[in-house]
Amino acid sequence: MGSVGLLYVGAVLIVNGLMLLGRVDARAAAPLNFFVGGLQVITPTYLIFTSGGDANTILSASGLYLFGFTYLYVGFNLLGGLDGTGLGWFSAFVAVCAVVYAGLNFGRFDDPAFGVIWLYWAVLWALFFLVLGLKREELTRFTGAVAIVAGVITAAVPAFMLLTEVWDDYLTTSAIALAVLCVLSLGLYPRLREPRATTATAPAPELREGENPGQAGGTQPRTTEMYGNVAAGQEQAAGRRSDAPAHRRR
Ligand SMILES: NC(N)=O
Repeated sequence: MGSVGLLYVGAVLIVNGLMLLGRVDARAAAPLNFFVGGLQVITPTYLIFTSGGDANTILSASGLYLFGFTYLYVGFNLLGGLDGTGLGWFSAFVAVCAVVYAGLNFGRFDDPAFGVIWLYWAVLWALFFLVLGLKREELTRFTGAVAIVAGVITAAVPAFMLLTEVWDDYLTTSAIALAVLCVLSLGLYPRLREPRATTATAPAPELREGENPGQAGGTQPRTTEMYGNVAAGQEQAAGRRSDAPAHRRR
């Protein structure tokens, strides 16, 4: 049952990654976050209630709430115009827990491939913490790319392998292939990193009151808009006033 949810985790990570890259409108991504967030809360609840008290089943299912709550949190932030700081710090909690689950997969569950997957999720959620919790917006586009890679190689592909029952045949091969691909993906960092904002530089257009970032030119990190805040609302209001279609305003 968790494999079904994992497939749709692939979808939401890809869409959220595209949102971080400025390719998907922030509010348009909210519904999928609610769908998958809801699924990732209902699924572990069902698994735990039907586990018969089996400790490993409960332990495995417990980790799914980390992500269910993340996606619901994203959805509420996007639609409610909330500041992303709370989600950022929750992501730090998720990242630390993900390291623990990685260790459990390498050891207790004897599944090194999922150990690698959990480590990559720890990296991704640590990036969410940096971007949202610490406002390191220069990492936004890199985080988006890592989310897309995660959606494909740590969610959609493993989900299909689990659903077709071939996962257990390739545990070691998958672990090595995943580790190589995950490390290679981190090589996108120099290409996608934005110049870091300092106190000596002006804040990003999204952070300037009443300014439409479309007027500033260039590609800007979409963080504050993506996870909802007052500036995002201002940007969207400004965007609605523009005659240009949404995709042209980016
Ligand atoms: N399982 C995840 N990363 O949603």
